[in-house]
Amino acid sequence: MAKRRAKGAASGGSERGGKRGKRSTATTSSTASTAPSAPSAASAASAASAPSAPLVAGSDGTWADVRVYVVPLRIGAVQGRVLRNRVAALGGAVHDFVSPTTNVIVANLDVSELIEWLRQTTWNESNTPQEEPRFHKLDYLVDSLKQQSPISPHDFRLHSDEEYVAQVKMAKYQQYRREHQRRADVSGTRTVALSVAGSDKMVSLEVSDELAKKRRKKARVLASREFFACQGAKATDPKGNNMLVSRQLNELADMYKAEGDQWREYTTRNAARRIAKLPFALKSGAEATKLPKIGKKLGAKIQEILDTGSLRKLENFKADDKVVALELFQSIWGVGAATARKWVHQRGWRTLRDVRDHADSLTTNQAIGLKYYHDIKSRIPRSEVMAIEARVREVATAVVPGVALTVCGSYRRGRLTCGDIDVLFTHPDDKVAVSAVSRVVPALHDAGLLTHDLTSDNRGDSYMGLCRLGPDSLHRRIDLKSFKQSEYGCALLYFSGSEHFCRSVRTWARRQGYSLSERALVRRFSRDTKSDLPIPGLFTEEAVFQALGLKYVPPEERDI
Ligand SMILES: Nc1ccn([C@H]2C[C@H](O)[C@@H](COP(=O)(O)OP(=O)(O)OP(=O)(O)O)O2)c(=O)n1
Ligand SMILES: [Mn+2]
Repeated sequence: MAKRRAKGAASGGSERGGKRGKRSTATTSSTASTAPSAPSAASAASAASAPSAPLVAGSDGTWADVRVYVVPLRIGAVQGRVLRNRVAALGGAVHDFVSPTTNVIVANLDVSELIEWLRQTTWNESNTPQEEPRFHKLDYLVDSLKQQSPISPHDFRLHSDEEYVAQVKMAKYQQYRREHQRRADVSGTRTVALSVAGSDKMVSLEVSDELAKKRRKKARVLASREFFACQGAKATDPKGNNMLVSRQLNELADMYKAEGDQWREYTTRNAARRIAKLPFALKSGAEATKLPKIGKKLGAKIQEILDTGSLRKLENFKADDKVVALELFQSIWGVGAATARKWVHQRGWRTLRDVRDHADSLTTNQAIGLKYYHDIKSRIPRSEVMAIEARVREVATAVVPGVALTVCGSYRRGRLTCGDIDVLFTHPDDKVAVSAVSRVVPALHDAGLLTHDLTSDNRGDSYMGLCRLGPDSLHRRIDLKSFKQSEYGCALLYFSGSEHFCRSVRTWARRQGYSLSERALVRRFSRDTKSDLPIPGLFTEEAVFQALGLKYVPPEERDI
């Protein structure tokens, strides 16, 4: 781990060397304080003369080259203000939004959320920053301010560089698209094919008649990056090389996931997906770099797979008992990447036995996750979910008359087995609706259905726990959530998944000028609306689809 990070830092530094000059002339964005002049050259020089110092904004120990944006999510307004003021007071620049010159983005999110958020709010194909920004955990700023100078950010990085650079190679892609795209003339097209990063599946959404008419009028070209990617969905791969490359990259992504390296996981999976879909057999790694978001380093890996049929990096990972243990530990409920890393790297644990031997150091939830490890990992037969649903319905309607509940997730999509049970509650009276879960939970305990709580606060509108049909049944994971009726349509859509389907719908929504969340569909600020406008009355999924100009897709058809 340590070694890998150090290496990444070094190569990142040299790669970016050439771009520094350009960046230093472009510090024109809104700042709360004026940064001293020529900071970039100074820091680059100091980093060059002291190789041990990472070539990173502010790493020369001053704030002069720090242009920071604090992502305002999951961080209190007061804390955010204090942090920004302190940075400004120390001579750093504070940006009000992510500008192309922002070089430190601090967030209290995980990297996939952060990227998703930036995509939704800030980035598009034309304004994606030319230079890779640094994503840092909030603690980076907090600790730096404590010490008064920017500290080495490596332990706080939220992602690594490699693929980000590839992301801005859109120009290349445009050319590629011109060469290969089948004409997607929209005048006749009613289906939008959407595919999102991280998966090799495609979602087709049918535009409603009404919208289709409008679109024809506008004769807008639908073809998009995603659309194109999907057009090649029928991969013709006579040599089978594309699938080989794709499979290996997917496995590599699994390893990155185990390590908690979400950025590499995301970009590697993206490459795997794109390659699986290519309508022609890939001949070289260089050719692959013409695809969006595939950079040189991934290109080299692809070349290696094409040359040798395997990937040393992946083999090394697989042979590494640390990585295997990281993967294993994260499959325990309640154990995340950070805990798994601590157990593996600091405590030297490798097996479930090791964890069991130190059970006293586990959190309550982890202890439950470990004790019922095999129960929780077993898939639940559909018939058992049905039986549990019936019990929950019986108890819930008794304690909260008039309550409506829907079991969502894979069950609603018609799967034969499910990983867990996701139940959503609502009620025509908002007050009753939001309190439904907290009233139902004790009753379900009394009924003997709930056995363990995994949420400490039972008064909330959301509950996680274990349940069991009877003494001979396995313990099952169950989630209960309350929503107001006005949120129910969006909530049903969100929690019925599949995750991939929902991401595609959200992508569609965004393009139509909406933002869709688990609670609301909001018409985003525009010259017409003047402010964000939540769409009212979306009690059902049908209403949400309709508002989005889409034909309804039944849950069974969302299992993609
Ligand atoms: N990061 C996430 C997690 C969940 N969901 C949504 C889509 C899922 O379908 C639904 C339920 O999440 P589960 O993890 O329970 O997934 P499923 O029910 O689809 O599958 P499983 O059978 O594994 O429970 O919530 C999502 O959009 N994004
Ligand atoms: Mn589920």
